[in-house]
Amino acid sequence: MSIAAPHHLHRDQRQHIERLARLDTNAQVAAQDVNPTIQRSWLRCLNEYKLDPTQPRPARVVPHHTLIEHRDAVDELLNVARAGVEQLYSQIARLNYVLLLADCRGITVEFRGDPGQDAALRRAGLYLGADWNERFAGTCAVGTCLHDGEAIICHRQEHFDASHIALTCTAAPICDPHGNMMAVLDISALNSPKASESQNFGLSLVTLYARMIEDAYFLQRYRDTLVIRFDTAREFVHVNGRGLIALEESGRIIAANSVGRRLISAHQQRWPSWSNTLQLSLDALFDGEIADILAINRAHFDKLCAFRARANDTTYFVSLLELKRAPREAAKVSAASLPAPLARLGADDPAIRNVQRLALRLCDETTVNVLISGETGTGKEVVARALHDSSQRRHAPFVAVNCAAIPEALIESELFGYAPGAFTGGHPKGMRGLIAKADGGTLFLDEIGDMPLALQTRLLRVIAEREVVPLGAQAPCKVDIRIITATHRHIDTLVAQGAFREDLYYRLNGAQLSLPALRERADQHQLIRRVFDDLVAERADDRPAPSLRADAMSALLAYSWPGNIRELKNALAFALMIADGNEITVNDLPERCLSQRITKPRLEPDEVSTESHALAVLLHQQRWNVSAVARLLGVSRPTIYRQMKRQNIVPPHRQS
Ligand SMILES: Nc1ncnc2c1ncn2[C@@H]1O[C@H](COP(=O)(O)OP(=O)(O)OP(=O)(O)O)[C@@H](O)[C@H]1O
Repeated sequence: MSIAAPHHLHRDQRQHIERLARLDTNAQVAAQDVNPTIQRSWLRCLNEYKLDPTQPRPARVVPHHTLIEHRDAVDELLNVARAGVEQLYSQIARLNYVLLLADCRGITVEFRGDPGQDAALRRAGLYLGADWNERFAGTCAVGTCLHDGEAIICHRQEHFDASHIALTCTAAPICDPHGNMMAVLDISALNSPKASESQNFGLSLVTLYARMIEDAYFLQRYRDTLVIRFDTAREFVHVNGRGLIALEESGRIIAANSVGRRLISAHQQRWPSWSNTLQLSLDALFDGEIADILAINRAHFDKLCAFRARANDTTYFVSLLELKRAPREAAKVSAASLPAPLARLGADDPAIRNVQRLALRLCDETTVNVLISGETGTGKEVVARALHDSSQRRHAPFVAVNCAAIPEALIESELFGYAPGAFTGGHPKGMRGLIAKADGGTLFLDEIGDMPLALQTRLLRVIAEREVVPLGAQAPCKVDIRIITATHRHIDTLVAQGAFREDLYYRLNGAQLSLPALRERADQHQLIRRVFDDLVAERADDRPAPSLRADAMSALLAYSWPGNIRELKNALAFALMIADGNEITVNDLPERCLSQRITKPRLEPDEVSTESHALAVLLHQQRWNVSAVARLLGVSRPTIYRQMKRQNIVPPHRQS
């Protein structure tokens, strides 16, 4: 090939092209200093794919609808891989690496990277939808790993295309339980140290996470099947046993993870007679009776038993993961012991379980005032109502008052009522206040942090004396109320600032129920389904019930829900409204639920802890569009303006 590197290219790029051109004419010379895997890929690029090294190609990002098709095809894997993707990215983000998960055709179907570098990453092809197939992009970690099925580092000039030679990329394959390549996990950096050894740790890390994702997928696939887990180290089997084999109760092997498959293949090589049959049984693989393996959990105190593998005469320690049916039954029993309104609060989340347990104890303890805390939209009012509905007061009124929504001038008369002629303009017969209306039942005071100081004193009296004095009245009237309050603010901070009475705080906070944010809930999946089913059931027509397609569920699970369950409900109602088929797909979801899938800015825990920061971040994300933030949080615009003022948040265009 003639050497014709374009002059506008950088010197490094021209040298790279000249080197590849020499390889074409004299492969043996170049082979001495190039990793053979990389060199074979270079030759494929030149001879098989007919890529022209003198014409570097910019990264290709597929259109949105094509990306959706690719994501759809690997939806089950994406759901399982999410935790691994987040964990791995949290380890590499500080080192300026990005993470890509590409499907078996080389299209990037999941991505995590620094939003601050969005433009540069997109240019380099480190982006959602980028095509890293070797046939298009030339030698690269994703494409070459896909071709060879082996983990690989592709460091700087090892890339074929001169546009990628500043990158360093490290990738490992993820296979399905039958050994077919499903995806490739990759970490890449725009700029890296020159020495390729710097990437060796990365290779171990990516390989480890690829295996964990592969195993999580395996266990998800075979959750209703018997599975054995085994390792040569006894101590590690329960924690991180490397081999997994799914089997029928007869002992016939159904599938295995990569370690299991290697053992099976070694077995078949050593005992070729077994190669002729696909019906390999576990008692052929290990020197033991199938009944002994199925009895491991009952017969051994540490639920482990040693067996010798016939493939290599090595001793493996084996544990048995039994069918998931039993724990599901157990979960039903514990949920069944809760009153229905409390059981409906959630499925299997530790924080929600605590709330349910405490609420059960408190529902008839009316002398203990309950304070419910949690971000906006997490269901504080729903919990208050569930407490009421589970108590003996359930047939009496539940009166909910949002202290932030009632103008300060009206809140006193609304709460306490007034006597006839108490003030001009008032109703001539006077008015019963909300406190009196809750008599016999529950008074729920939402946003208690917004209660004016003067009224806090009067409320304290209601709590202490259990009586209320309407405005302008001479005598108090007795009330029998259960008081539940809620806040999304840190009341102890308000107390420290003198904006909330300390004695009232202690009175109200007899017991605290803290609700988790939706993004933190372990039962997100079930909750999304429940909210969806409830919305469908509420529809007043007899259209057939639509289904929530897996790609939509995957997007909903990936979103961070700043407005929590309220925002989820709005998003699903929106999707139900605009979907024209009988399925809700990712395309029917509001745009904002998808935006974070490209690059997901994660707030550090200490940032989240200050609510002013959370609001400022949200405003910033929505380009200071107050209406958008109000919609997102499900509150009115004036509420947002009030919060901004209170938290001293000034939009950039108003800053001098
Ligand atoms: N466990 C749940 N299951 C189904 N829907 C729920 C659940 N919890 C809350 N919701 C729904 O989410 C929305 C917000 O709930 P709620 O008003 O109780 O939240 P909140 O924390 O009191 O909000 P705010 O702080 O803004 O007052 C409501 O539409 C409610 O029906």
